[in-house]
Amino acid sequence: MPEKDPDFMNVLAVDPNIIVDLKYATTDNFTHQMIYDFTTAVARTGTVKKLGIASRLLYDQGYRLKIWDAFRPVTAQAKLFSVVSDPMWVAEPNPNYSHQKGVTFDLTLTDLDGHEVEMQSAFDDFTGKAKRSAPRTAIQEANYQRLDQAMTQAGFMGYENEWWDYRDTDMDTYGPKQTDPNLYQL
Ligand SMILES: C[C@@H](N)C(=O)N[C@H](C)C(=O)O
Repeated sequence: MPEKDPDFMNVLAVDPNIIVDLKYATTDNFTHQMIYDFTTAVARTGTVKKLGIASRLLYDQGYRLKIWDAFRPVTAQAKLFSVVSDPMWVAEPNPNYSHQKGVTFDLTLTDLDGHEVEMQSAFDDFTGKAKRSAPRTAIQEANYQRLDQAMTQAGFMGYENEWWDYRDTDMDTYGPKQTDPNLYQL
């Protein structure tokens, strides 16, 4: 049995109010294939601690975070990239980048009952509607700003082309590392 690497952590260990719904563990994603064999969301330990800060900020305002993707093995990235080979929407396989080293989350906001709030587009809508510069209705704008402010305050930066993609501002201090998220089940 391989050992758990303490450089990674389950997001539910910092805050059980976080909702985990990993889309690439299901066929409900843009590839219509199951991309990986785990349902546990893990990331680098420092990145998970930052997520906990954002989660608590949002919970105090009556909202929860829902995680659609966290650490994503390079093998999974290669599967995604083989379906959409455009680095604007899907990064090239690279163990030193973003999800693939565990410093990025794809996420959205829900109310306290777990119902998703309205955002400007669906997850992985690879059109201009996904961009942070896209027009938003007043409700979408309020939801976007609430999420963005909490994530920024906690130490993340949003990827300009995908409103759901938040990266640890310390991401460049992390080197490449892979793990098996199944080891981190609570
Ligand atoms: C595939 C999409 N959810 C995503 O994560 N895109 C960024 C660019 C990535 O692949 O890192």
